Amino acid sequence: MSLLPVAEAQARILALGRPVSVETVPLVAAAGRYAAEDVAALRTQPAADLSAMDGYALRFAELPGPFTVAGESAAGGGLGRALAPGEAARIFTGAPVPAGADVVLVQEEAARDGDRLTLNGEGPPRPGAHIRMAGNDFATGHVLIGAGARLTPARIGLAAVGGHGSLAVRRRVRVALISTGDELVPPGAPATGVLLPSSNAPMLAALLGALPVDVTDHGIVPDTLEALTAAFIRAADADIVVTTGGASVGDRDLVRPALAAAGATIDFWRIAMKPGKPLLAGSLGDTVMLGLPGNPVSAFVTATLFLLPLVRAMLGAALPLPVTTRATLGGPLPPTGQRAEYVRATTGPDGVTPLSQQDSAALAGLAMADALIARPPWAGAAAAGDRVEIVDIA
Ligand SMILES: Nc1nc2c(c(=O)[nH]1)N[C@H]1C(S)=C(S)[C@@H](COP(=O)(O)OP(=O)(O)OC[C@H]3O[C@@H](n4cnc5c(N)ncnc54)[C@H](O)[C@@H]3O)O[C@H]1N2
Ligand code: MOO
Repeated sequence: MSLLPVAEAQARILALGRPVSVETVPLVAAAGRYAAEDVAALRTQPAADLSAMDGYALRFAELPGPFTVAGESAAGGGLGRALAPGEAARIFTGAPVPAGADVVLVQEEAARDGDRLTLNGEGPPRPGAHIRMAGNDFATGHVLIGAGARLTPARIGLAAVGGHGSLAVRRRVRVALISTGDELVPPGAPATGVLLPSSNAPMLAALLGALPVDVTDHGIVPDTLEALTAAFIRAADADIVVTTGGASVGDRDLVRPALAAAGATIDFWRIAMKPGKPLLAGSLGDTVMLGLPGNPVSAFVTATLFLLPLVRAMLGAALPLPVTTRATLGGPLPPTGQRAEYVRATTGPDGVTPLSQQDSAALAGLAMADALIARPPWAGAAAAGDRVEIVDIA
């Protein structure tokens, strides 16, 4: 059986989705989204040469003084005139440095007696000390944030100081979740005998909650072709419909036939990955249909590697794929076979250590992990000290 490689499956899933429409929203609402266009500075920062300290603005060459204190420059104001020779201006952090001054003497190193000011300490080391020059952060027209960059808290602050009160972003992506399986009961409901609380939908909703996504949980759908087909048609007003379970080869694994019955096109089914082999992707009109495996760890890992990148791409992210880093392996790993393996692991100061529990149904193991070790197909055995690639899942 030929299985699609992970990278190819990622590329095909990203190709199924289109970026959603652009809207302009206030800065705070833009946090966590992706810039839909380059954000250029509407002003220069600082707009003028500003003091970085509380003290006195004066001429470096005239130190150690004495100086006559000519007036005061406060943030948002200014001295109102240039300094004459022999003069100093009282100045505060963030206030404009008056013309004629080229340095700020911090007040801890100044002695003042009425209007008379003298040096009382080492003084500033060079002209320009304790002055933030106009434009040292950015100048009007500079691209502050590139299109497709995540609007992190620092970038929201940057956009504000750059003169923006709102930003163009893509709208929130709508994701519908469908859980399949007659053994499932809703979380918190009595689960007697062989019934099982459904954990996938709350877990995926929590995972998606880190992105600007509106999640609709369509609940648990019985394992019948009719019920599943109807659920797909009902959910297809979302941008992405995600199912868990019913993706494999059993007689009750009806996601594929129900997708076909709902009129969806299947793009691929089954990938060279462990856990997560039965992943299924397709589309119904403009809606991307993603069938994740039912095993909770498989659902989590495939959501991390395929669903989140798809959401990020539809949100306009320039780099939608998960970030991988390299780390030192803390314990041995067996060789891999035809599937890439994503090994649950914990990270620490000495590297990354695989957990002994690697069952794709075992959530207690997954919940201890803060990283997945990504191993390619047909990799040899690995030993402690080897360098490996990891995906952060903390
Ligand atoms: N003969 C074969 N059997 C299986 C194969 C195969 O290739 N040949 N693949 C295995 C692999 S790998 C996986 S992964 C699973 C995935 O199968 P399905 O996607 O069809 O999932 P289900 O059979 O419906 O469920 C699997 C497992 O997960 C539990 N589950 C399902 N939904 C939830 C939920 N919402 N919350 C918590 N747990 C859930 C379900 O009870 C099952 O225990 O197939 C293998 N079989
Ligand atoms: O792909 Mo399945 O997740 O290996 O158990």
